[in-house]
Amino acid sequence: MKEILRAQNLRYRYPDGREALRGVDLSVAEGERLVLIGPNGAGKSTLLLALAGLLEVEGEVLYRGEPLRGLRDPRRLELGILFQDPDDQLFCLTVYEDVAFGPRQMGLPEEEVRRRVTEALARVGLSGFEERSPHHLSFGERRRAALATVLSMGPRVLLLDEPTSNLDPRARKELMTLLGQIPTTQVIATHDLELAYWVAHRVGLVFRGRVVHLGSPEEVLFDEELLVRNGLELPLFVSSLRGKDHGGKNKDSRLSARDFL
Ligand SMILES: Nc1ncnc2c1ncn2[C@@H]1O[C@H](COP(=O)(O)OP(=O)(O)OP(=O)(O)O)[C@@H](O)[C@H]1O
Repeated sequence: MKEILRAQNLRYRYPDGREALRGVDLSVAEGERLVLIGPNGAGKSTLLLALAGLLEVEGEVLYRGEPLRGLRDPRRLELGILFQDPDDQLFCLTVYEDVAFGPRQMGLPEEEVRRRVTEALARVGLSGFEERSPHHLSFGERRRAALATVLSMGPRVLLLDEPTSNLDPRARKELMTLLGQIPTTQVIATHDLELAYWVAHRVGLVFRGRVVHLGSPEEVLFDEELLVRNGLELPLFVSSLRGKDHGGKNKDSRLSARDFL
């Protein structure tokens, strides 16, 4: 598959001296959903920020074969990032204004802005919410509105930080389905291992500032020794499947996991 994004030996230290990325190499194929998992503090969020071109990192982020040239690189607009906290992305008086903000910044004509807002809101299931105040929405609705603000920019890569956190079971499931339906390349950082199992084409294990393992969802999520060695545990749904004697790394067990969700 064609590569769209590549990290080469990325290193990043926060201003207080804490080293968050310690030599990350990663290649993302066009159209794939790559899910990054790892314990608290492993560097997942920092890596997403770096891939979005929002940090002055050592090493290089290549987007479509060319290095991203810092915050002023206009191609950064093709990399849409969903922050963990939707309130970081919603600051206008209405949902419409928030979702229209990016396309307007891009200088698009108002007719095209309207088309994009309508399409993005429909995509996240918020048609009819145009005139609502973002601050009067439920958390789940705010998360989806924040996603619409990213989608309306028409990104070629979506970088999603903990998209299912703080959602109730139904909203979480709906969001998983939604992400599975969006054909855009996605890099998702999460603690939600069921999300990883459900949507990922590949799972990357992040530990102590590095991507230490990449593999298929089954290969990573069913390997207790690998997970424990890198600060995680076997997901409960996998233990549960094993308990029911579904065991292995075959298509049937994947179907069973889907039923379990
Ligand atoms: N703004 C910051 N200033 C200083 N250190 C930071 C900052 N943000 C993160 N860090 C540190 O960088 C390291 C990586 O943090 P990061 O948030 O990227 O990890 P993470 O894998 O996303 O963690 P979590 O799963 O808890 O969100 C941690 O040691 C963290 O304490």
